[in-house]
Amino acid sequence: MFRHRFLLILYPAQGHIHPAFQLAKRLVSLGAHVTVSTTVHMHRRITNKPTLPHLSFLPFSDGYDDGFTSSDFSLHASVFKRRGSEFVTNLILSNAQEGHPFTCLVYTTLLSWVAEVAREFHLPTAMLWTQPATILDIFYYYFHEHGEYIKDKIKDPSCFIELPGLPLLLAPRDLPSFLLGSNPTIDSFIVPMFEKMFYDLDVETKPRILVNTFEALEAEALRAVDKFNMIPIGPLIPSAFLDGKDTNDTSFGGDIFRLSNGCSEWLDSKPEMSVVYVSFGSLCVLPKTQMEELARALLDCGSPFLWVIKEKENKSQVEGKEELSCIEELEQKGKIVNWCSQVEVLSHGSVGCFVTHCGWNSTMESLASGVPMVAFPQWVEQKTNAKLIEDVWKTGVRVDKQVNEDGIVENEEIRRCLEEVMGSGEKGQELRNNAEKWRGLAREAVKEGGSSDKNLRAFLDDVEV
Ligand SMILES: O=c1ccn([C@@H]2O[C@H](COP(=O)(O)OP(=O)(O)O[C@H]3O[C@H](CO)[C@@H](O)[C@H](O)[C@H]3O)[C@@H](O)[C@H]2O)c(=O)[nH]1
Repeated sequence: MFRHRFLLILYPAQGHIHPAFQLAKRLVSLGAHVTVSTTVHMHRRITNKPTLPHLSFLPFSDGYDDGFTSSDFSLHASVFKRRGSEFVTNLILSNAQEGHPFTCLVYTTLLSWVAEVAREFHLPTAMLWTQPATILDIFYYYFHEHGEYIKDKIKDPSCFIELPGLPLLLAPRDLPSFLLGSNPTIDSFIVPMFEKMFYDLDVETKPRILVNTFEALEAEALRAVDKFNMIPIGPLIPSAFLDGKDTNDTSFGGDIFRLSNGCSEWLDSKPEMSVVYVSFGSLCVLPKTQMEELARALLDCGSPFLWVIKEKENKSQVEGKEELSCIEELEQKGKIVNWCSQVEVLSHGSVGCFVTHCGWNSTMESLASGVPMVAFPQWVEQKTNAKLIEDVWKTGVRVDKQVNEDGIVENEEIRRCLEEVMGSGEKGQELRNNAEKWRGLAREAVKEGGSSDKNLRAFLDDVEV
């Protein structure tokens, strides 16, 4: 008989899958049974699911098992919610009838309908927030008493925004992209979804929010909004690359892209801290002109590089290595792969710098591996993450301060940042020292008796029925 039976419902995006799978594994290691559910389409795309006793997968149909191809995202959200609610309701009922009822429901961002269902059954819930606590605070302020203040400040790019409890002044360009209205098609659909999510959280008293961060990294932000019970339990990264407690836990086990071979062997052949690793995560597709500038900078900086360029998923996307004019030279001087085990790459001694889009998982993985960054943020909350990386944690330099009239960062600027991070000068040394400091603190947090370890155990006690 299990003390805890969790149902984890995941939004179908790589950025949610990796940390949620890691949370599932930790819960199992602490004696819980966990059922993980996401859409049939996403479930089928994941090629390497973790296999553990007491961890099971039960996908549900959102009505689009071959993928949602329309741009009517509101339609998808409403069908997803209706079908998802029916699935969760039926599963709760059938598990209870079979004598092994769920004791807690956990859901990732934008799925607050899970909490609505759980309330009907008087089941405890927690949201798993896959971005920094700082972002949760910013959104909270935006949808509550500081909305007008932020909207007013955004009008003047030279203004600074000060929010209670946050240890940094934000320029409009540091805010999550959805609040800036720069992409009306996406913003007009996403912003109301976030608003609804915060409205749903308001219904609860001190909702539990498990955050993929750790105490030392965001101590103030974790306490800024006293209406929330934010519980830092990160970094959610496979144990072999963090505390080393479970040497078999060497991958997230949730990849949706085909892994390329030969990365480790290639890295083994390079001197210590000599390689620049480049990746823009699972969603970003860079414009062709930006890819060309980045390619030139990598070639000119002289360091070997490992660059992840995802295969084109459809013809309308521009990323894809065959598009690059200097592809032959690139393949001679560096290695281009479709997808790699990023945690393995970042923990390899030959990697000296990570050129990253600052997705939160990549940021945490870089901090936990002690690799300094060239922060190259694109959208979502990445510009805020880049601000934190450069100004608060001081483990990287931000490349997007100088863009040309087309919004492109040019070769010279990218190269300047690469040289700063890879160089033997004072700045490079300071970044490496800070990166090493955060690596130590990240490991400290997850080891037995560390803050994240204690928090997860306390959470289990709290939701025990
Ligand atoms: O070759 C690769 C490249 C990436 N990864 C992994 O893919 C994940 C990428 O996650 P993240 O860095 O968060 O980027 P996105 O996939 O772009 O994630 C989306 O979701 C995140 C979590 O909500 C947000 O922080 C981002 O801004 C948003 O773009 C990480 O775990 C990486 O280890 C690999 O395993 N191999």
